[in-house]
Parts: sequence; C-alpha cells; structure tokens
Amino acid sequence: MRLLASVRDRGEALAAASGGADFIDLKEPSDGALGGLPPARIREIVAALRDAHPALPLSATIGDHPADAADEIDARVDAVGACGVDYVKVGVAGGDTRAQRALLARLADSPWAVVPVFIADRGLDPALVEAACELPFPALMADTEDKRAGSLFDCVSEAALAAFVERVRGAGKLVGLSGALREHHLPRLALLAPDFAGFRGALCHGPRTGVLDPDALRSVRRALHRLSARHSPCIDEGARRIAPSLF
Ligand SMILES: O=C[C@H](O)COP(=O)(O)O
Repeated sequence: MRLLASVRDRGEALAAASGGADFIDLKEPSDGALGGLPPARIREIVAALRDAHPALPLSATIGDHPADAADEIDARVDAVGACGVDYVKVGVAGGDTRAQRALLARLADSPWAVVPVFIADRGLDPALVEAACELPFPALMADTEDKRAGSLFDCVSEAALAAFVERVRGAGKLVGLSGALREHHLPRLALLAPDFAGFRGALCHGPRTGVLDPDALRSVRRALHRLSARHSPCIDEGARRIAPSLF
C-alpha cells in the first residue's frame, strides 16, 4: 500500500517527496475535499518536483463541482491536465445517477489520464463503480467530502470497501482509498490492501487546512512500511503489472 500525500504549494510538495510520499497530489485543502489550485501554482509545483524527484507520480484536483456541471468540469480538466501532471483527479459527487454516468463517460473520453474519485459520504454506489470499471481509467478512488463527519470507515462499511477494492483491481486499475484517514486506521486499511491510501489531515499538525507537518508524514510513512513488511507481496506484483511506470 502506497502513500498519497495532498499538498498545496512547492514547499509542502518538496517536503512530502523527501519524506517518502509515493504519490504527490496537488490540491487546495481550504477549498473543499478536492479543492483546486490555480494552474500557475500547479505548474510551479510540477516544475519543482520534476526537477528534484523526476520519477514521482503527480496528480492534481480540479475543485469540487456537481456532476452536471459539464462545461466547467471539462474546462478545468483541460486546464489542470495541461499543467503536466500525470493524473487529473475529478470528484464524482452523489446525486443524480444519470449525471454521474454522463460525467464518467465524458471523463473517459478526455485526452488526459483522469482518475474519478467517488465521494462516499453516503456510501459507494456499486452500479456506478461497475460503470467506471468498464471505462478506460487508470485508477479509481474513494474519498469523503465532510471531513468533520468521521473517516471513510464511518461512511462506508468494510465489506463495501473490500468489494470496491476487489472490483477495481479486478478491472485492471489501481485503487485508492482516502477520507479523513488517520494513522490508527492503517491496520484496517492494510487488510483492505488498496494500492494506495490518500492523506491530508493526518499529515498536518492541526486541521487539514493547516500546514503539512513533515514529522507527521514520516510517522505515517514508517507505520506503512511496518505494515507493508507484513502484507502479501503478490498485491504489489499486481499493481506493478497494472501501472509499471509507477514502480
Ligand atoms: O486525496 C486525499 C485527500 O487529500 C485526503 O484528505 P484527508 O485525509 O484530509 O481526508
């Protein structure tokens, strides 16, 4: 299980990369679950990371938008993709199923590598996950929107999370879990064995809107290493086959 760290600026990005994050995710935590950074800031961070850590995979979010905001979402995906990140993360918020399916179909046609992020505050819709699994996305994630309402584990049952991980991996995609996850959740995460787990709040000294704390990141990193030493190497082998460039 790899560590995705969400960062908002160049300083945090370099600290997260040096601290051992496996994926760097660019977002503005003060602007919501998938708060977007201005393209100029994304380009600045991408340049700094490509220079210092050229092999590190980078993602960026486009901001929180309702599923039916088609034009706005398309424009933001293009703007963020053009900044040179490897993946563009797009939230699939709850609500109108038809709009969600239409959004997935459009994102699958995007020239950029889009990672849909299912906003799971009210659970995961297996039919929607199934629809996404049939489209050519490199990865799928789950995250939560209301960070005060507990963690992903308070919103989605472990059985449903296990089914999500299994289905997405079975479709040949990377699978990631996030949503107010803390270090104490790592043993439960390790049992689910997603390819990566995403963190912001756990890496900050105060709230997730505060500043990234390199010591907190190192602590999560160490805990993950300890758990990885115990979990089955065949999971990593599977992930290597799906996305060899990431390993
Ligand atoms: O992509 C991962 C998110 O940034 C996770 O943020 P969080 O740990 O504060 O829920």
